[in-house]
Amino acid sequence: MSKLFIIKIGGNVLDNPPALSAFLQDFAAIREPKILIHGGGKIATKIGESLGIESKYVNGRRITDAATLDVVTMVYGGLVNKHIVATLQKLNTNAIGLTGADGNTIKAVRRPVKDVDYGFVGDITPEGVHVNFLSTLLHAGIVPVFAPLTHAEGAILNTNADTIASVLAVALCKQFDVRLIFCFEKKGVLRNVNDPGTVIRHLPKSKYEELLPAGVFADGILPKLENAYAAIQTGVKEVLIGEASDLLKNTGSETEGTLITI
Ligand SMILES: Nc1ncnc2c1ncn2[C@@H]1O[C@H](COP(=O)(O)OP(=O)(O)O)[C@@H](O)[C@H]1O
Ligand SMILES: CC(=O)N[C@@H](CCC(=O)OP(=O)(O)O)C(=O)O
Repeated sequence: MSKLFIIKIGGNVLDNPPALSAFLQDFAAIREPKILIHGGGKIATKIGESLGIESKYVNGRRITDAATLDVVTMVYGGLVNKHIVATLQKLNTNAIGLTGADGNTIKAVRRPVKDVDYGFVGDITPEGVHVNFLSTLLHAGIVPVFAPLTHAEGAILNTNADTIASVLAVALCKQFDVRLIFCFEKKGVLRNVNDPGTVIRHLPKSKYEELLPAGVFADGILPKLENAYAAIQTGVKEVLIGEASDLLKNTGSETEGTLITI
């Protein structure tokens, strides 16, 4: 099976132009087939504010009402995605920007209303991924760049970028030898979030469950870890969480950051 790198880049790096530019140079230098998934939550919040559209959160999650859906469609599917694609083209990487609606690459189900109405949010499973289309692109040497948007019943839906990365990795792991890498601004998963010297190099599920009640993990690292375990438990060969600037080390054999295992 040929190797495939599925790489997620997070909000704090996207919002930092020099860090993003360095990351994209490294991404372009990867020779194996690759897919990039980007977030952009912070940028959507800022641009929404400038348009007078406040971001609303429940349990740390964005409520995507109709006005917010317009903002995230413009910001993720337009501004952020096309900036990345154009930069990659300049770096001689033939990237194609996609939402899940393009080529029917990721079909979702709109999240049902239970206690909270999250609005236009899409829930996804590996069955909703158009694997053959993506593998045709990859075999043609084209690099898919996904915005965190999916679709259902004629509507664009907002979907967490870590979840898209995890679900794509699971969907493609029968055809490729997948390494899923979550890149963000920290050195890896840390024992003390304020101390970069405390990277947990190896985090099996049992150790995660042991550290969780002690409050070691909070905020955005929690859904990232849940998505990482979902991937490793469903057939993805390798899952890493690391710093964006360590990308090239993390595509090699001597990795930095946190290795996620069952
Ligand atoms: N133990 C931890 N290790 C690393 N990050 C942590 C930890 N606990 C909380 N965090 C927070 O989680 C954040 C990552 O989540 P998030 O901001 O959603 O990232 P991204 O946008 O890259 O997906 C980090 O910036 C950090 O502030
Ligand atoms: C439904 C949902 O949570 N959508 C996310 C998509 C963006 C994202 O995941 O961005 P980061 O990776 O930068 O956090 C949101 O709108 O915040």
